[in-house]
Amino acid sequence: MKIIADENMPNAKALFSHLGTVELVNGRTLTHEQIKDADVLLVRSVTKVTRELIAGSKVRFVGSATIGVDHIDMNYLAEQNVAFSSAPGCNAEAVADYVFSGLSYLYLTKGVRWASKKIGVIGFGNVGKTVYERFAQMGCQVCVYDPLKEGVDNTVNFASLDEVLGCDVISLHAPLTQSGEFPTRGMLGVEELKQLSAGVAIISAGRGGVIDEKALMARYRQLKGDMHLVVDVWDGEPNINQDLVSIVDIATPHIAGYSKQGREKGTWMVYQALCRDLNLGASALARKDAISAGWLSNVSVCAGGVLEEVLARSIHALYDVARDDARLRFKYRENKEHNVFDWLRKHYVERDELNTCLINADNSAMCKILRATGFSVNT
Ligand SMILES: NC(=O)c1ccc[n+]([C@@H]2O[C@H](COP(=O)([O-])OP(=O)(O)OC[C@H]3O[C@@H](n4cnc5c(N)ncnc54)[C@H](O)[C@@H]3O)[C@@H](O)[C@H]2O)c1
Ligand SMILES: O=C(O)[C@H](O)[C@H](O)COP(=O)(O)O
Repeated sequence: MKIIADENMPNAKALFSHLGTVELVNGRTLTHEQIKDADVLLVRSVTKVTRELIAGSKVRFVGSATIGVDHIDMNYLAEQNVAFSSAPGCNAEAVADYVFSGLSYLYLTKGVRWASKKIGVIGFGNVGKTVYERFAQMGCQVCVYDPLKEGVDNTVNFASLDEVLGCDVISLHAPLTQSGEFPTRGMLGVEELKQLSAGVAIISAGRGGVIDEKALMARYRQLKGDMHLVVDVWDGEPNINQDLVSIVDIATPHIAGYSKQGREKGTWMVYQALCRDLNLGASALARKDAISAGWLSNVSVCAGGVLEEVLARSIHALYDVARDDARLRFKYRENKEHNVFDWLRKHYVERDELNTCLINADNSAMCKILRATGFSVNT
């Protein structure tokens, strides 16, 4: 069996080699010619899996080691009886870590107090739910807009889009969709962005294209820059709008989900799915070997003082989003010709998820908050 896999899938050779020959490729530039005699195609979000790519090939299974599936023509695969699996939830914890690292950055650099403010989440899937629950368990006032999930759980504070847009912090986790009852492409356009209040903090880590970037920049100018922006996803990646980069507080190259464990879980989930599809027991690495432990463990925190500061110090010990922003700005200044965006993603400096770090805190209230934030906490 021939397996073509994106070179940015960690552990691909280690996991899949016992099933066939594994060839690693650049997913962004993949062509029909390269995959036509493959049986299995393993991709990430940069490969558009379309009729043009697949038609006339031997491919019978496509796996995407990602949460998002907007790069896959699902209807075509179903029509052709090509099996498909993605990796739902694989990097939900990583994205939630990114959100809290971004907020911590805004507190440390601009004094943005978020914990006692109104927080709105858009999208209540694996990521949005994780983010929502972290805020809720911290005791924050949080609501969520998800028209497709409303009513699924009456303990959740579902709200209208207008209500969420009036919040002080807005965290965006909707997928990119073009059709259906609630398509998301451009869902935050001129009219919606008018509802943003001065001083709002927006974290955009779903998909580029959900916010209309032109409208966002116009609203930023109207509010005279009194807006805090943490942006991980961009319309037209890998060619991102440098004017937008220049006004945002944090600009990162679509790496919110790039924890070491999140990326490893993505490969692992697709591997499991392929083994199921082939009616084979998984026989390569065990899960504990395929997904890394963290680097920091058993850390003691003597916490007191402003909540945002305690959290910022704890979170940034594992992941400070400013390092990814600094790297992006530096690389774009240094090198304008190459595909800087993909280079940064390919050479990402790995980070561990907060849950890999076991914390000992000196009081039970702090234990509760740190657990809510995503850390493992000794009780
Ligand atoms: N930046 C990153 O690195 C990164 C990492 C992981 C996921 N993502 C993106 O985040 C998205 C969400 O991830 P997930 O795991 O929660 O996906 P999911 O499929 O579990 O959930 C998506 C949720 O969005 C809701 N939704 C759909 N249309 C909506 C609309 N118009 N308004 C509000 N909500 C709507 C759905 O009902 C669903 O509950 C993914 O589709 C992916 O594109 C980005
Ligand atoms: O959808 C996802 O899971 C994320 O956006 C994912 O982290 C994107 O990473 P890529 O597949 O582009 O490497």
